[in-house]
Amino acid sequence: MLHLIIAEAELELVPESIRDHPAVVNYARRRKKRPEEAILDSTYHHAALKKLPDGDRRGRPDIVHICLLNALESIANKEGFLRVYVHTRNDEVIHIKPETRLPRNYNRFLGLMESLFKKGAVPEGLELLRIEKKPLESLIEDINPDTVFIMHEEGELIRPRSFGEILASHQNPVVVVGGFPHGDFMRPIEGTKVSLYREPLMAWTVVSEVIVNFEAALGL
Ligand SMILES: C[S@@+](CC[C@H](N)C(=O)[O-])C[C@H]1O[C@@H](n2cnc3c(N)ncnc32)[C@H](O)[C@@H]1O
Repeated sequence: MLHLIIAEAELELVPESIRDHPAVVNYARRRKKRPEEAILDSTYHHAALKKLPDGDRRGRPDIVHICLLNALESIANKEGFLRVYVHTRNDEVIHIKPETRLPRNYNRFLGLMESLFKKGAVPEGLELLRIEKKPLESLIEDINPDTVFIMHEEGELIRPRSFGEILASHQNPVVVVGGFPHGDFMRPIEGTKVSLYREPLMAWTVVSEVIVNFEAALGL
């Protein structure tokens, strides 16, 4: 089983310090939400983000959306060889049941995330998605993997096909992919750093490369 963690993902509710910013207030009104119930999104909150520390990388739920669509619709997931988790910059972990079918539409995805942050688990009864306060180290400890790979542009260069074989040779590997648009992980993570290409890639490209090459090595 491959455990894929989208880590330090830029997914959060609008932080308190910018809740009265006009960009946030107008956006919340349009979406019929209170500002504190809305997911921060750099497309709409650009002006307000300038006032936040790390404002140039925050508010990117779109990265999580595309990564999750790629992972959950993959053959590896359909065949039961994949578990996907989202860890956020505020040390929350979202557990996602493999049978989850996420909304393709981005605005609907935002609505789902907003109700997840509000209720803790959605949809009621099925609880396909569940969020809890948990640092990345504790999530990895819970998974109890036989190895941890951190996808990193400065890691050891391994071709995607060979990396798929390495993953398939383990029982319970964890692969960590950064769910942010720029820069590096903010906190150290224990594991082997692996680069799949000599240049930076987008998180969703890394997710696809990892999964497809893992599938190939499994003979799926
Ligand atoms: C968009 S990148 C992060 C930003 C990147 N450091 C930059 O400044 O462009 C998102 C994540 O994709 C993964 N990633 C990016 N380039 C990679 C590469 N060449 N090989 C393996 N993983 C990579 C890393 O996990 C990274 O945290």
